[in-house]
Amino acid sequence: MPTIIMGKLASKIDGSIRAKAMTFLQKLGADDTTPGLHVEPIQNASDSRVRTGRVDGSWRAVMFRLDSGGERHYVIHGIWPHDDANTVAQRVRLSVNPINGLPQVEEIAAPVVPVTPDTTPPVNQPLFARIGHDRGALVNTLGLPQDVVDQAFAAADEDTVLDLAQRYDGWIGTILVDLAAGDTVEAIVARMQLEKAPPSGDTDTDVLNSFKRPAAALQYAFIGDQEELRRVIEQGDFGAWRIFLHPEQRRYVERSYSGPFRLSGGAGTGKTVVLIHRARALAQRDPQARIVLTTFTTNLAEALGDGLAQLDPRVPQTKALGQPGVHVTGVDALASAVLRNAGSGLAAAMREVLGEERSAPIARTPSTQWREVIESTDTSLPHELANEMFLSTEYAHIVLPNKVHDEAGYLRVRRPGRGVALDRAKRSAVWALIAAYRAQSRIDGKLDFTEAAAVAAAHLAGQANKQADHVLVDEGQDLSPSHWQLLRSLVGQHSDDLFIAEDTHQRIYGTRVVLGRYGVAIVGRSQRLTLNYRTTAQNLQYAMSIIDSGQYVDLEDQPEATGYRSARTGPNPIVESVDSLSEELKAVVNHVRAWLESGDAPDTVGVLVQDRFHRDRMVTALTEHGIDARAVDRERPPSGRVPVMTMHRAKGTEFSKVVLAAGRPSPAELARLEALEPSERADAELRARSLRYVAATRARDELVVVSRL
Ligand SMILES: Nc1ncnc2c1ncn2[C@@H]1O[C@H](COP(=O)(O)OP(=O)(O)OP(=O)(O)O)[C@@H](O)[C@H]1O
Repeated sequence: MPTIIMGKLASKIDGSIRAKAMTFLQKLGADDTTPGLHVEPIQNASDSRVRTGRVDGSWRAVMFRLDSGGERHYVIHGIWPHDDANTVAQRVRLSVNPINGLPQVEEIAAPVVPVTPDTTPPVNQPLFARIGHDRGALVNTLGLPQDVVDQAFAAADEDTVLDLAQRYDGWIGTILVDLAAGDTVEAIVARMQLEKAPPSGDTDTDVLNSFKRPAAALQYAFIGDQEELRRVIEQGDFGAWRIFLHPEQRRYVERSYSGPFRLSGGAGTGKTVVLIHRARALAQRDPQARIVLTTFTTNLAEALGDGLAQLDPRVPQTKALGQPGVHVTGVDALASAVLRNAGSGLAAAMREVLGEERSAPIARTPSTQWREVIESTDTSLPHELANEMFLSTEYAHIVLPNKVHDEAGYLRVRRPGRGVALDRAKRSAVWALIAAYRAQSRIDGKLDFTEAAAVAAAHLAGQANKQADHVLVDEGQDLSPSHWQLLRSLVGQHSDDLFIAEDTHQRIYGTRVVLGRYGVAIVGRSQRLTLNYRTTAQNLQYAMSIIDSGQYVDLEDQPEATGYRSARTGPNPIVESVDSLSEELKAVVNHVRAWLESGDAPDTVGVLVQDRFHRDRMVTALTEHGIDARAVDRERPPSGRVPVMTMHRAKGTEFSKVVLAAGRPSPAELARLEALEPSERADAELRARSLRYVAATRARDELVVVSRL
């Protein structure tokens, strides 16, 4: 039975022919001599391995046949109308790149498409010369074809190199994008895991081996079974993430780490994709393994679960903690599950964390309780300390993780990472408010979210039998200290215990955390993804400008790096200023209408706004203009309608086109910010920037920003 190796180009099959292509490839994979397939060599072919096959009366597949060790493989190059297929088949040649050993398909007789000549007189040297790239190294170390290097060296700027990269799917295009971003040859060799080519490179066995190299997975996939074939064909380009992983992504999916591992990377660099693939890989490695895949909110967890089901419906997703399979859950829901499972056995953990018990630990304290306590207590503290933000952060970052029970404990506790110093009198006054908060919760019998996670952590820490073998975390930047303590005590300290994906630039909830303080020791096990798959270079540049001057520090207390690149280009974002709410609504309606009229599907267009109030107004405005729009809250975005959601809710989503109406902070919000202690105000402003960065990076192709003067 021949094995199918699917090329990325070939997976983008014309919709009209998809069903027939599926039948053709299924039959080919079962028996290539099946009558009707007409698998034939072609006259005057540049490569004797080329075969064409009959998909139907007018379409043919172009393939390469490889025979090695008694087994047959077909590399599917593409499917074209009959005459085009014959032309392609005559021209293409498959070889092993003599430098890096990767598969390379060249079109022999095709004229080289020149890079669009730049008619303006050159102001600067071409990009690669400016960066200082060495032509020789590009050819002799990276293995780029000479003609590609010549074109790249002629390109004036980054956009022209990206245009060139888009013409070369796979490793050549990816290397060009990295070079345009200024990466060194050595960095690219390491990231792409390039190795020296074998001495002889022309036998079928050598060619077959070239497809097994890590960087070949960018462009080619060995299709395991019919089910996988069906999913590749049905999903086309949208399903690329499931099949064609970057060698770097694949390494993070497959490698074993001796302890907690942190994968950082900007929006759209494929962190979630790595997590989902890794969850599957761990489940396949050991079907008895209990894997927890978790993230900040329930909505995000649902999206992770959907992604895992799309990747591989055979991976068991278990609803219960502690069962074999993948348990996908929001981190607060996880804490509640631990508390529920513990039943009456929670008393010791509550006493350990709070110094007292609660009668209804499953119920949650309302978020308004800090405000009520401040308003009803006569405090000597200044406004910048007697506010919800300061107190809730102090409670979550200092009091709970250190298990402080009383004023004496609070007077002694170290407060690393808190911007504001407190003298003894202030500490006493702060404790008085915390004590009042706790007294109210005791009456109600409830725990707040951070208390629940802290109690769950203490409960698990006291148990010898752990409830998970592997914990995978998405959106790590948003988790609180108690969340980390919970996750740490959920899984024992062993290899592949915790795998954390995060992006400091996307922290939109809570205050910065340093993992090492809560028992999660990364110590050198940390890597960063830099290639953005989602966003065009133009939108990425705009999004990066939002966070450029911010001071961001990561989970290991180090300055966060940037340097992201995109392999796709598109139009520049449109930034439009308006001076009233009605102008804002009108501008959004006009953009959305124009997109819909030009044929965009309503659910591929997203409208993002600052809060629920604006969301509902926006839906009304769109609906009044005949646009079928829907406010999205906790539910999944609807199909067939334009989704309107807050920027917070938009985390984890993506749309082809996005209009972002970021609005303006209300006078009440400005007054609230003004009253904060300076370091907390700075952090709140950083989060506000991050929120706009998150929102701007939801757009795959086009972005419109409507801002209020
Ligand atoms: N190897 C790949 N090939 C093709 N597409 C990919 C690949 N990896 C990721 N993508 C696509 O890039 C987009 C972003 O991926 P993903 O959501 O994993 O990024 P992320 O880093 O988690 O982003 P964010 O931080 O914004 O949530 C998705 O559309 C995903 O399908």
